[in-house]
Amino acid sequence: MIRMLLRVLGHQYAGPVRRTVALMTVTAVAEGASYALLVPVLRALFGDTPGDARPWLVAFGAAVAGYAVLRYAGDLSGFRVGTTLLRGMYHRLGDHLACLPLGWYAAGRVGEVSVLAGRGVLQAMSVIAHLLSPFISAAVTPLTVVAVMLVCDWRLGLAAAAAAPAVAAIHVWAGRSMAAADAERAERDREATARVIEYLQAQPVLRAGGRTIERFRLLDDSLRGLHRASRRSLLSALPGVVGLTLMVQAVFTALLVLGAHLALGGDIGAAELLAVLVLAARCADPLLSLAELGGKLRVVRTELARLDAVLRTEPLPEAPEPVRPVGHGLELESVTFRHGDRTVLDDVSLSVPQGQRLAVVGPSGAGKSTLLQLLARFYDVDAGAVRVGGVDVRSIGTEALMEQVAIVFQDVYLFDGTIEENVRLGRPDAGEAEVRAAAAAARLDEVVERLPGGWSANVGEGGALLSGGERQRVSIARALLKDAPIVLLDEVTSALDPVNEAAVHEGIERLVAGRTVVMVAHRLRTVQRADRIVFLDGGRIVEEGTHEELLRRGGRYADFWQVSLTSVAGGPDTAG
Ligand SMILES: Nc1ncnc2c1ncn2[C@@H]1O[C@H](COP(=O)(O)OP(=O)(O)OP(=O)(O)O)[C@@H](O)[C@H]1O
Repeated sequence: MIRMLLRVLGHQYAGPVRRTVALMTVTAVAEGASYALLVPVLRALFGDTPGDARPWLVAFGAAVAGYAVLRYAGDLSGFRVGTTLLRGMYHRLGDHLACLPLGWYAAGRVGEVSVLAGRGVLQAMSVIAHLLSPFISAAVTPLTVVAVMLVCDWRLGLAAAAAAPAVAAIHVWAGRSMAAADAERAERDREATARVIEYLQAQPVLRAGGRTIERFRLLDDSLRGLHRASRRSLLSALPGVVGLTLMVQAVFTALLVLGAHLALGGDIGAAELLAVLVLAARCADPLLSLAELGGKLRVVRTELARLDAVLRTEPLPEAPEPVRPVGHGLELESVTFRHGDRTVLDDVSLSVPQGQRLAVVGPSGAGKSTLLQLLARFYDVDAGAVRVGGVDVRSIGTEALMEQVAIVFQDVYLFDGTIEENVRLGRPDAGEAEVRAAAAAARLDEVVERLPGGWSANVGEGGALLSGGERQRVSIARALLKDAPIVLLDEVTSALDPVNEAAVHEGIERLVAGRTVVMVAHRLRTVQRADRIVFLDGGRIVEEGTHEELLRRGGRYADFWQVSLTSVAGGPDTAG
């Protein structure tokens, strides 16, 4: 457990953690050892001169006070180390997440990572702050007490020591028998959390479907699953708890019987017997708490294992000696890419000379967005190569590659800040005039005028105060501000109102002018203005050429064009 904790935390924290564990262990030993003073106290009290107990009582009081100081120092250290580690852990997780390939952030990750970053990290850190001290105390104090018993009377001590392996065996057995139920509960818990997030995000869809009062069946099912798994987990804990209780009682009874037998035979005095029984009773509570603490530690272990799994996810390998591309042409050579066992792109080759525009069209699921993602190295290809300026993207440093590329996605995420702050993300060191100029070029100034508070107005979480087309304009402004030589553009599929349509189109024209462009195109006029068009289907290029060539060929692209024309009111003039 400690080893996994240190792996998750990073080894720079090994020193403070080990020191805290050592202090807690010394405290637990001191607690057990302080009980040793009960023996002379009881001996004196049962002897001829009970007054002799006074100095021992003073010593016992001093030992308890010493233990209290150590306990305070140990708990404080645990708490301090826990909170320091909490901060460090957030940084470590944050730094690591920032290095993971963008392709890692697929659906479902948001829920998983937010649960991990919130509850997971807190629980992992609670090991040091809250669980370690009682656990060490529960395990070490009884062992120290057994050592004291051995000194007091070796036969009784030996009997108590013989029980230690049995208690440990029950503890291990209980842990193993609960592991499956605990893992199942943790999995159901994770599923239910994801369903709650999904339920909240799906509110518009559910309301539109008229399901305002009715509950969401998928969420209900997963909550029922969680309830059942929690019950099973609780039930699976019972044999361990009962077993440990029975074992502790059996050991106490055996000590009582053996002690009574020895006392009746005159081998030990009443004071020794009483002392041993008091010591045995003091062991019972910590031993019984082991079952509960074990359960808590198992829950934490599950969270630690998940954190460990995320932290072990490898970022895409960085070239030891990164090469800077000189040109900005793009090339895919025999690229094959799979999601799991599904081939998304199959032996795709294409090239976009510097300064030219390539439009990628094709049916939904053809692999168009994936092609853009591979150009920006969200993932590494399974076979073939992606080249920027003639250099394999795997040989270009991530930062250098990202400097070359501006991306405009379909789904634009806006932070709950001003439009200016959101545009500035394109180039954080840009001056105010540059930000304003990029915003104006993307016709964002019209949007700003509408917002109460203008440039200093917040756009709401995720850009809730803006329409889809307006958010797209922010994304175009970011890309304009970045002023990268390569533009990857995933055009919005949804229909925009005429004002936004014109503004987005104008912004895109400014953005792509003079740059190397690959765009997933859905609008006729965007496609028409491309230098070259590839038609993707089922992850393969089925047609390739200029607009005129492809129309003349009368194949898939010509069909696509025809369907697009009939769906656009007013025909090609509207599109052009
Ligand atoms: N993260 C992922 N994990 C598994 N499969 C994925 C993932 N992303 C995409 N896919 C699959 O890869 C295939 C290609 O997806 P892609 O988004 O590239 O298609 P597309 O042509 O852009 O579609 P659309 O026009 O509908 O956006 C799809 O079948 C999709 O289900």
